[in-house]
Amino acid sequence: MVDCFQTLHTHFNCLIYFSPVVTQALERDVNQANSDPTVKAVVICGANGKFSAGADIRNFANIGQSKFSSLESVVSLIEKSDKPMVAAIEDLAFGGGLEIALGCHYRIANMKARVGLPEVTIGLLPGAGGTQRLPRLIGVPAAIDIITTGRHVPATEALKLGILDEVVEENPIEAAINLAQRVTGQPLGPRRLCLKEVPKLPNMEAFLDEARLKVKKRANGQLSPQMCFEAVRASVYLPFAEGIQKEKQLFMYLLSSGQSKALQYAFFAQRAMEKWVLPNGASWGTADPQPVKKAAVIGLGTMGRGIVASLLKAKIPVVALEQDKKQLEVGKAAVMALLEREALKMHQNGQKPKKPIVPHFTLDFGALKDVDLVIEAVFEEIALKKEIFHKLSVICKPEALLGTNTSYLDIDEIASVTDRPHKVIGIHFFSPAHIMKLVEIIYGQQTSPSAIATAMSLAKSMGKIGVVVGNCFGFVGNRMLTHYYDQAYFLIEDGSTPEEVDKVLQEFGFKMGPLRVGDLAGLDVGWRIRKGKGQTGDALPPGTPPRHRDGMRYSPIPDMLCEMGRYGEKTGKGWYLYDKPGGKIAQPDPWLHGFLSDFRRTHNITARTISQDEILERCLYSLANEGFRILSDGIASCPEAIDTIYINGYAWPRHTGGPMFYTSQVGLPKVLAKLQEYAEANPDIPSLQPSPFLQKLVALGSPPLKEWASHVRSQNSKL
Ligand SMILES: CCCCCCCCCCCCC[C@H](O)CC(=O)SCCNC(=O)CCNC(=O)[C@H](O)C(C)(C)COP(=O)(O)OP(=O)(O)OC[C@H]1O[C@@H](n2cnc3c(N)ncnc32)[C@H](O)[C@@H]1OP(=O)(O)O
Repeated sequence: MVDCFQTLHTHFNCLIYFSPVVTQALERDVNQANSDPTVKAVVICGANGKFSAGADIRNFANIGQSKFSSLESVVSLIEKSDKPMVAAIEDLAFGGGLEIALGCHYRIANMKARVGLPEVTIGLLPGAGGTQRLPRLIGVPAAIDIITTGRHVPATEALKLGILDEVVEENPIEAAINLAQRVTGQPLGPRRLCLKEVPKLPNMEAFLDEARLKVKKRANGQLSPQMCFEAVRASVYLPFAEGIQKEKQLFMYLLSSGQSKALQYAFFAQRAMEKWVLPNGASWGTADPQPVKKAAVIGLGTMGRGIVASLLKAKIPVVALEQDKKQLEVGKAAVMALLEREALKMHQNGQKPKKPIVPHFTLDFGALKDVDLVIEAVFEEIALKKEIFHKLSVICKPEALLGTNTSYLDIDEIASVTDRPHKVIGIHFFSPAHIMKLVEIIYGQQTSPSAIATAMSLAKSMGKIGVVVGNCFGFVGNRMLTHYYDQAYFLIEDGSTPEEVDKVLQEFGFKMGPLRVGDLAGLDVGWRIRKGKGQTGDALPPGTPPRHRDGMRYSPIPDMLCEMGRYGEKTGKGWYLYDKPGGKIAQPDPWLHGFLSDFRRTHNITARTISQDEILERCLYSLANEGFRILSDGIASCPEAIDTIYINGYAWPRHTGGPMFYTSQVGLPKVLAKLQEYAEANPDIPSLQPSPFLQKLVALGSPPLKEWASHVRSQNSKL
């Protein structure tokens, strides 16, 4: 008979991470329970309905002085206990939280719980024994998958894998107490993971060699997945205690790397976006979102389709409107195919696909009269957008929010044709809209705080990251991107090949370089924008010099490629040659190399050998330089906003923290000096001139990034 059970609550507040205080409290309580003869078994649970999100990431900066090193010893203390220790996992057990649970002899969770070791995503590895215990519990292949990806494992899958012993519908604490009663008196040796052998594979060596290659390829220059792999591999070849030492050593190596600092910065930067503040003081804290119970999407092109799918994912019924029957049929078929693909993906991931809400497809603007929100996603033509917004202000109910998915047009100009400019807002999705996490939320001069709060809350309900930004041509992301692309084009004019430029940026960590991305997105997209700006096409005044616009250097090469029908992947030719139109296999194109030689000859450009450093610096520093201008103009409220946009919307390698963080790590004086050097060598490229705000920061002694925003405020203060 069991006389007494003790339930240990880890002393968590709301979201529940191990600080040194929590770790010490747990150690003290476990010791007490061990020495109290009236305690027969122990249930460890979290407070406030959550188990634990792991170690407090904020403490990693001072790990030298902290007690993190003792977390593994607490896990070990729990594991060695002679009394059954049961983890009752409510909702989530991540990182150090799951490692504590792995030290327990039994683990029970509720149905909606998720478990995982996400340390890899913040540039670390599980440092409290997770890399040694998990493979012993579930085998090497599954452990490598979970630890090197950091993915969240749903309770049902965790049960199948053997991470959990039981999954219950409701309260796991009660179930844990029942289980503790059942198992008291049974031998605990077989339940101690430190004593278990790692399950053997017939071809372990070959499996590990192949897995290492796969992890390295997927890591794209990020260290933590590779170190996670090495730690798990150590569990195969080393006794447990030595494996733990190896884990610590690899953990400390990662902790001291710039990458883990960058990834932790990116983690907090992203979360800070929810707490938006406008220059006029309006903020998330005081603005109330309106409910969005029904929405409409106008235009079912590539973007519109993805937006419909995103709204449906948030369980918002959608009216999907097109301008003519043919477009509607094409759009409808594409949306339905997209929804089917998404359902299939969920099925393949072991998730139960929910019954999809089917959009209401229509040609009738009248169907928009009762929606709470419209997102217009038609062509980037200001006249067309204004016509639509004028119509919307007549048809939609007065409280409806009118959003535009424009990627660079003026929100105020669009708002000016409506009866409710305070309800007009930019909601800029990134392609493919149902996959990409970023949404730029653009406020115009009259956009109300409540409209911003509504758009932000909508972004969150679609599982996206909203970043509030000001209104200017291209907003934050595309305004900066123009400079990155300009440099790539100029470097190609001056002697680089597209392959060389792409290789340098890929080695930096982008999955694809700018030219390959251009081919993927379609070179005609930028062509249309440049035509709209009068930089090329019929509106270009006769006699305009081919390589200059308004006295500034301009590369006509991308326009020339489009004029020849080379739009990129979709036409089978662009900067690269593809296996077929729509094909994905890119080859260097001898024709293009010949074309570039002819171009240089025609324009008297002597091709030079351009170093990898110059390619990298000109592309990245010019992009960040525009970021400093954007900060100084108040278009982005802080560097964290720019970095969040770049990481989540432009596939900037997360492990470098984003363009502004990266610049801060390179050192502002170096970036300034390099920009000055390149600006002097290229007087007709004014965007290489260092921004006054960058110069100011350097003059101030290069303060840390988190202080930059305050220097903008002091600069712009009228007091
Ligand atoms: C000196 C020599 C010694 C040598 C020996 C060295 C050995 C070292 C031993 C080290 C031991 C390491 C132990 C362990 O392995 C390491 C870890 O556990 S690292 C942490 C791992 N956990 C995570 O990465 C989880 C991160 N969090 C999330 O993924 C999400 O927050 C969530 C848990 C899925 C919840 O998501 P949401 O509900 O969407 O909520 P938010 O994300 O918005 O978060 C709300 C709020 O909480 C803050 N927060 C979340 N998790 C943490 C955390 N782990 N630490 C600190 N803060 C966290 C988040 O920032 C939000 O804050 P707010 O914005 O509201 O201020």
